Amino acid sequence: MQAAITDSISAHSRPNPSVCFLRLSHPHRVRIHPTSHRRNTRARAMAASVPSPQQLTITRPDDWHLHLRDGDVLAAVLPHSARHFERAIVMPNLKPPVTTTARAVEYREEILRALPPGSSFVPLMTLYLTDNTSPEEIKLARKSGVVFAVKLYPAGATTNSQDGVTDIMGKCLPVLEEMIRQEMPLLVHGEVTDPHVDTFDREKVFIETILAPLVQKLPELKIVMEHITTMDAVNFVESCKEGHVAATVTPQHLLLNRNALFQGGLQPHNYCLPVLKRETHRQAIVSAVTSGSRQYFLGTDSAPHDKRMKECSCGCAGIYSAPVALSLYAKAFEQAGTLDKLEAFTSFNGPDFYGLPRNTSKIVLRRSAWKVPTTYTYGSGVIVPMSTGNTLEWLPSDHSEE
Ligand SMILES: NC(=O)N[C@@H](CC(=O)O)C(=O)O
Repeated sequence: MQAAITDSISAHSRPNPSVCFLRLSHPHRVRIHPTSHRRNTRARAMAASVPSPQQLTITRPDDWHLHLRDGDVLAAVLPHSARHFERAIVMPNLKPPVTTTARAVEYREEILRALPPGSSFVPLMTLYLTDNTSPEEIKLARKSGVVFAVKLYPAGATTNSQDGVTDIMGKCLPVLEEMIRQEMPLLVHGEVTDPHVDTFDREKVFIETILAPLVQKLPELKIVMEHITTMDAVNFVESCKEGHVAATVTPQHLLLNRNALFQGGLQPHNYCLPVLKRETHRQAIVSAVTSGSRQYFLGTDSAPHDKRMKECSCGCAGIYSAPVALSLYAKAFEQAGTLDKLEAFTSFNGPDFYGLPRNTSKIVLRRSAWKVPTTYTYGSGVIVPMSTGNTLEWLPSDHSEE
């Protein structure tokens, strides 16, 4: 079966943007149109007729949306990401937020110092957009060579977003125009903050009232809609030009629907923002991501919070997925019968969108049951991971293979 997987990998290198081919170990070729929602049916049927692989060898993945925090939490969580991922887009929502290139450079140094010896992990830094960010700061960011994107948090939308943007069109236009000139992508937390808008509709309303007008006004701006959760986001991304608008997808939004928040009682460790949505939305995201479309790539949104901050009367939003993410993505693609599409999602579409080289080393995932620890300890507390205490099927190796 290894041959089949290797075969499908070679079929993925530099895919044609409009049409992709699924190549299995036998000589069939299936033509799949990325935008069709019926696109996976035949591919799934064919994949189902092929015995399940025991091992997958894929190009080492990157994580295009990661919260590493700082201090002793950083020291505890960084090895989990560095073990499986070569690079990561590091979110800037620290306290205080990373709003300047100078601070991003310092934060990067802090991350590099916290890496396990011998690790080749590369943090790709981001700036936190505020109403006061200047076009000059964007030039500095590009010049630094270590800042790769700017993050839009609508003020009040999520963890440490209080310094975020209050009016993107009114306050940030000159900055966005400079970002186009510097080819610096805008990473978007796509939720409105109006308390009158139902929590489950905040992504949809954001698309209608903010994102669509923004894309209309600045079609050349590269945008990543982060951690998409709805069919509306899928439809929006697919209505946009490939190479200009893309989306990251988390393991939780591929595997869980909103029932997971209430299963047998309130489940704070399944609470993140944007919040999990109903099953039809989950299915739309799975279908989009496993279609072979190049507009979607891996972004865990792994967001560690101390257990005490999750299990309390006003619990924090964020799911800690770094140690389990790769196993969970493999599970989602296997459930969809599209394991052959996993590598493009984990390892090709992200760097292609950012204009960065694809990684050259490989990682092996073995079909070998492993039990997720219930907690991870750090200096002053513990962090509960996604799938805490569960047994997962795909075990990624801790080292790369050349
Ligand atoms: N996803 C989350 O629920 N939380 C993130 C912030 C974010 O990306 O929204 C965090 O920093 O904790």
